[in-house]
Amino acid sequence: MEQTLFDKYGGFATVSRIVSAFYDEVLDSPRLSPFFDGLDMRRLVDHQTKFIASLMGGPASFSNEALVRAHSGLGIDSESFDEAVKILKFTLEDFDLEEGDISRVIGEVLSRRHCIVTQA
Ligand code: HEM
Repeated sequence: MEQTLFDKYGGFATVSRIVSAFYDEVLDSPRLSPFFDGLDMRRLVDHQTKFIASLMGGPASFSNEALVRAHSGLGIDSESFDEAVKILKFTLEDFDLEEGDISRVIGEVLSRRHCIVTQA
């Protein structure tokens, strides 16, 4: 059986480090950080870790419905989404994922744009 990206890059230990680094950058972004004011970031990192792990073929599941539920009412526009995706891509590069593997993960995220963006 083909090895999943999740196993290839070290499982939850790596994914949770990736997600922490991702949020550090998100909170440094003037465009994105206001959305996260007053949120319990530990819970968010936990959920986001499950989400990224599931995209990488790991033993976690995260439905599109849950993504829609989390983002509905936030009024996220395309620029904010694109900025978050860019930050995620840089973060994956920092963690030395191979280029083809980064493209796969980013492709999975891009295919869920409609779950997250609710404003033109
Ligand atoms: C790269 C695209 C994105 C992905 C993959 C993503 C993924 C997620 C996930 C998995 C959660 C946790 C859901 C849950 O708690 O059940 C979440 C929550 C959240 N996301 Fe995103 N997100 C993205 C883009 C954005 C953007 C662009 C913003 C704002 C500018 C944003 C704002 C939030 C907020 C505020 C929450 C917390 C909602 C709450 O707990 O009330 N997300 N996101």
